[in-house]
Amino acid sequence: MDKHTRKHICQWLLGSVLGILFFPPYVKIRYPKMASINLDNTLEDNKNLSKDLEKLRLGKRYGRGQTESGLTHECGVFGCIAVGDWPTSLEISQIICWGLVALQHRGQESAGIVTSEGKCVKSFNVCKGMGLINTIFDDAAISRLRGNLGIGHTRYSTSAASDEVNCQPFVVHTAHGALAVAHNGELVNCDSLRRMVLARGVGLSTHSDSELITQALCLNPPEGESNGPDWPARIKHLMQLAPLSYSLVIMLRDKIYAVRDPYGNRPLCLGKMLPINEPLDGDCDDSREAEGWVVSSESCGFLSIGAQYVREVFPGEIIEMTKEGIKTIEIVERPPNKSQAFCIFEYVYFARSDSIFEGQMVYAVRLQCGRQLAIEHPVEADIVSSVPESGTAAAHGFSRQSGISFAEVLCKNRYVGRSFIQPSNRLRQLAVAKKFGALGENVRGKRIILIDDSIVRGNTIGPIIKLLRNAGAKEVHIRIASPPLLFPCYMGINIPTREELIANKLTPKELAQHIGADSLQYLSVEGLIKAVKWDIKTKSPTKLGHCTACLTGEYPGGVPIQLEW
Ligand SMILES: O=P(O)(O)OC[C@H]1O[C@H](OP(=O)(O)OP(=O)(O)O)[C@H](O)[C@@H]1O
Ligand SMILES: NC(=O)CC[C@H](N)C(=O)O
Ligand code: SF4
Ligand SMILES: [Mg+2]
Repeated sequence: MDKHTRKHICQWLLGSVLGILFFPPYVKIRYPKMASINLDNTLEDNKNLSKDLEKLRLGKRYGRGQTESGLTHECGVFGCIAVGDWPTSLEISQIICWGLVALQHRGQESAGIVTSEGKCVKSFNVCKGMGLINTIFDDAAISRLRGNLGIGHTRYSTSAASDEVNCQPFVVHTAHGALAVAHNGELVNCDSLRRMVLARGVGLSTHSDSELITQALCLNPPEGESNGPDWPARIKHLMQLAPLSYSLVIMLRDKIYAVRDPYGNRPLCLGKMLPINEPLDGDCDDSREAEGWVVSSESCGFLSIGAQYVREVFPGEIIEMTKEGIKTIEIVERPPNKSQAFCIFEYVYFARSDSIFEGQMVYAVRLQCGRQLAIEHPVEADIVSSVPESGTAAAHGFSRQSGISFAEVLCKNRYVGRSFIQPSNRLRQLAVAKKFGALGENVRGKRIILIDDSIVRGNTIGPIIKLLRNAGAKEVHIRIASPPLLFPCYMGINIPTREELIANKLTPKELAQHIGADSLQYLSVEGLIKAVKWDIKTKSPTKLGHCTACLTGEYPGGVPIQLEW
């Protein structure tokens, strides 16, 4: 164990003991410590620290779900408020429900909607359950969810089990009325914040970091409150206690706060509800009166609910949404010398390709990743093809850049879900294989370049190559439109264990052999960043910053000491 690790672990143990003994409720809460990886550390130092933490098994991520393939766990949040004299004709619960359907790819374990009529501080209308949006919210549920404002959530669990008690939004009753919170992300300092909140005499009913956020919002801000609750001050206090990662929608009786962590790690954007029949394209025009406002993890559902895309919520921004409209309350700064850290994997895999981040459509970035991949790793072949769904845009990019025509070679069975557990490796591989069928005529006798967006455990690509070979493929060259995944994510994505990540075990050449490919190459980290920045129009490139921790081991806020991998 190196000296940094020893020092941080001693600090942590000492802190815990002192915290328990000497943390009475009136003590001012200090900014939490993370095992601030020394900024001068080399990648090798970071890797070693990660291994040491793994051996120590500090903390625990309760009940994280297991999956067959790919990356999971991100969640979607959504909020909507009607503008003008309440009640208006805006169908709040239906809009939230459709908004959540558009975010279904971000979470498929459970979902919930909470609405408020704006009159009563005591009661919200709540409907939550396990499963997909359409099975939870039938017509009866939607009509019970009366309201002029509301928030919703669709969940992939990270910090607590996939269970009904952990469904979001969380609702608590405070001295100042009801409060509902929906959260996308994962608190990197969850355990220390949990200890602080418990030491203030608050009881928690789950292990969820989102419940913790909800309860932390109930704490009085350090400067006190003279004239009723100061919610912006409470939110700011929370943001100082917890640096990342979260995009939040927070609902009170008659307002919603939209909040993005100061690193901008998880996405969040604003939309304006316009009268039916008004055109929704083009730049947002201030002169057009809003019927309401929406806030969402992604913009992909806006057109289908009659909302015009306005802009992203800025990193650190607190936006207040009321019946009068929306306004920025504050932009909370990051610690000095820390850059913005928007999750680069939102571009690679998580987001729906028609969503807009940083002024550009995700599809366009994926296309560019494919172009860059063709520049970095060209190969002679008859056709370029893709592993559907997420690999397809990059395959078109590769095809355009290389001049080799695109042809589909695989059919994906849409009724086979993304994640389920099989007891043996053989069954696991068969389960993945049964997701796909080969389009024999396009495959027979062909030299194929097959593009996928990512390789995680390697469970998808191997069976697909076997399928293509059985259908008569002459050569199969694999090109991956992202770099190898090597490190864990502590910010809301469930990255498998080190041993499960295939890139930690095999070099590209060994992996090609292992899966039966003629060659295999990944996009470089520089290439991915170049593709992401290629067409960013809205901001100066100097202000941009992306988290690449799972690819590089460089964590935006330092490696959190409490987590295991
Ligand atoms: O190496 P593995 O662990 O097998 O995972 C990698 C695969 O998982 C994802 O696809 P998924 O089927 O989850 O979703 P998609 O339809 O969006 O591509 C990803 O796009 C890769 O195809
Ligand atoms: N994936 C997410 O964003 C999950 C949010 C939260 N950490 C939970 O487990 O419910
Ligand atoms: S570690 Fe990877 S998955 Fe996690 S936030 Fe960073 S880029 Fe995204
Ligand atoms: Mg895929």
